[in-house]
Amino acid sequence: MTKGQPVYVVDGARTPFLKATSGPGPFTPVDLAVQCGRPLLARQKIAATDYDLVILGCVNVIADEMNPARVAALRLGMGEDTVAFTVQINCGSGMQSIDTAYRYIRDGSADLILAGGTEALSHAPLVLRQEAVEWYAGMARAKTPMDRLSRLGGLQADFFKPVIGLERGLTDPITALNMGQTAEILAHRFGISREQADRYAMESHHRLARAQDEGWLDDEVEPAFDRDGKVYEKDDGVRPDSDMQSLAKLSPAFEKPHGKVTPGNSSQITDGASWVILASEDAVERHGLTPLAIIKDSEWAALDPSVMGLGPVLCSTRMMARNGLARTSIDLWELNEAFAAQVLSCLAAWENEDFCREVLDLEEPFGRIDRDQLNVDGGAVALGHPVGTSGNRIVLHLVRAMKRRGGKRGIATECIGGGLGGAMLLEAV
Ligand SMILES: CC(=O)SCCNC(=O)CCNC(=O)[C@H](O)C(C)(C)COP(=O)(O)OP(=O)(O)OC[C@H]1O[C@@H](n2cnc3c(N)ncnc32)[C@H](O)[C@@H]1OP(=O)(O)O
Repeated sequence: MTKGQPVYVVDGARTPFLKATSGPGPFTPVDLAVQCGRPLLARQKIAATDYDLVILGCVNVIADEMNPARVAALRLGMGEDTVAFTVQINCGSGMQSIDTAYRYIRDGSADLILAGGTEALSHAPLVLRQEAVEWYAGMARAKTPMDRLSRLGGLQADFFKPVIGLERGLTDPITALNMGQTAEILAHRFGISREQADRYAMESHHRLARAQDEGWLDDEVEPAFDRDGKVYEKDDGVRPDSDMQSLAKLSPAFEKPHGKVTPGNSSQITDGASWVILASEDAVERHGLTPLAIIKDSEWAALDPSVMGLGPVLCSTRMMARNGLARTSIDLWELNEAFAAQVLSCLAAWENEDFCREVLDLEEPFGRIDRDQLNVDGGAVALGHPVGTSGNRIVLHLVRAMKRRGGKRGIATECIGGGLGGAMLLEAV
């Protein structure tokens, strides 16, 4: 292991993203990670036990799978002596795993790392009111039947009514705004109309449908098989026939009656996992690997949680300045679609003279990002947003899209609940 080596993305795979409906889906977070990890590892020249480290992002860890990275690594046959740890930075978790791996390799502490993200939002925990938790704990502590009987009197009917933890998880703990409300704030601030948000959403569906039809996701998506042998092959949230008329009929989801953010122009709540394999120059030579891209840099930014959706603007601009790159030097962008209005607000912020001067410290507006270079094969509005996974998926997809389209340089970037943003700069090799 040598310090300062280039860090390559050599391969990657993900599961189809599956809409989280009313009950737990067929796969837990670790199941998902194993479903796409197994075929990915099987197609490598490297033995599963040759990896130095496994890092996995996951927001909603379930009780039976504490440290899902380690559970997944063992289930993937990566050997008992392979260190594996889980990272959590909300929607940035899947990118955080890549960033941590990148730094390990660059610092000469590892040569070969499996870095992923996984999320089963359909398995999000059920949460009880604090009084209910105390009552159940008291009952569990009761030593005698009399003690138990006396505590029974404190039972209230709504103790049996849990809240789905996801609702809490998608609400900012400092501002008490849910993620959709933060998108509404941005839509208001940057004057994003309902029609613009819906049009963006419709395009996201059409782009994903085209990518599926053309087979552009075939290298990226591995089918998943549940215990009954049912096969899941495609992202199932896509609506190829999405149109402006049906989108316009949907009611606002977060700010009634005048809000712009609806179920149609929000990211969908889904389950899914994604991995990428990162290798040092030495590992590439030793194992005869073919790199897809090189990671050039990464950046994180922090901002007011109530406008967290602007995170990509802050971190990407700073990262580009550090690398002496103008907007025109970037061929492709993957900007995670938390909400259509949030993506459009980022684009508007980059074009806004005051915002660029006051917030980004730029003398001139950053300028317009061409829609033909942004989320070219759709995004989370159409395929869903398993929060701990998406940051990984956008890096994986960016690398594949650059390969297909011949772009040299790309940025994957995302907003992160709690007031953060993450970005990664990649170059095709
Ligand atoms: C940092 C970050 O990344 S923050 C982002 C984190 N993620 C989030 O916050 C998740 C955001 N999304 C959500 O919370 C949810 O998707 C919601 C609340 C917006 C919508 O949830 P649901 O109501 O369960 O959505 P659902 O998929 O059932 O759609 C509701 C209706 O809209 C319809 N619909 C959805 N999309 C479309 C579309 N493109 N075209 C036409 N109709 C549509 C559905 O058919 C459904 O209709 P029905 O009620 O007649 O069956």
